[in-house]
Amino acid sequence: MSPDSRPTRVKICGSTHEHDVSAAVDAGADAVGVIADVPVDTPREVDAERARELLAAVPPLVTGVLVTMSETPDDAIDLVDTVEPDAVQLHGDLSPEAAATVADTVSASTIKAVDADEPERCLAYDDAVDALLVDSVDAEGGGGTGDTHDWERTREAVTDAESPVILAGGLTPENVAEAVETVSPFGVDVASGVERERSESDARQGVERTDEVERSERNADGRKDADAVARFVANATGRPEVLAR
Ligand SMILES: O=C(O)c1ccccc1N[C@@H]1O[C@H](COP(=O)(O)O)[C@@H](O)[C@H]1O
Repeated sequence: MSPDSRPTRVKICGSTHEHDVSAAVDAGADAVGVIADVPVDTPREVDAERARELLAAVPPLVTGVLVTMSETPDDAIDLVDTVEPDAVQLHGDLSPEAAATVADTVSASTIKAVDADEPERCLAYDDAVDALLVDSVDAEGGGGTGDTHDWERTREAVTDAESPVILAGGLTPENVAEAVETVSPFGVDVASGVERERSESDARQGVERTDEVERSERNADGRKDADAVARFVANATGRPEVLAR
């Protein structure tokens, strides 16, 4: 629950299997995300046809979100036509004009992700899209980093935004209540923070610590941990935890 008593919406992102969709829906999530057409190496990416299948498994009253880093408005529009999501979340470099072109063309709602290093950029997209998302992104503009950012700065930067603001980046069942208390966002979004952990023995030894190495070590396979999903939703919303079936 946000400090002003508005219920905080929760998106569980990066489903790669129907079990991940069920874990989110059963826990009471408001939205389920699938990731397609991203140039970063992530265990959560699926192809367009699989994204369509997974979102078809999202029941009515829960929002199915396509997350993409399409490089042009036409690419994003074509992908939305194929996947048929309820909402599309645009990461990457699309300008406010390009994002507006997508928003004006597709029937899906449009969310623009903005780098948490420059949360003030949100305001440039405020009139162009339906919602804004502040995320800790890597050098290529990809999310799923598992890194938190300066929540106080984000809160100040989005104060004047008219659009709903979604907070993402390194959220976990353990820190999401504090994040909601600090930023009072419309919603929160998580990917790696509710996934099964990779065992220590699987971690690559003696390899240079690049973004890509750390990204692949953080998650075994991008699959969701149903208990962690349930705790995340409960701690974000203040509702009692729905026990995993
Ligand atoms: O999750 C990914 O791998 C990803 C790749 C490219 C673009 C966006 C991606 N994910 C988005 O980032 C947020 C935050 O991720 P995390 O919780 O820090 O792991 C995630 O919810 C997606 O919306």
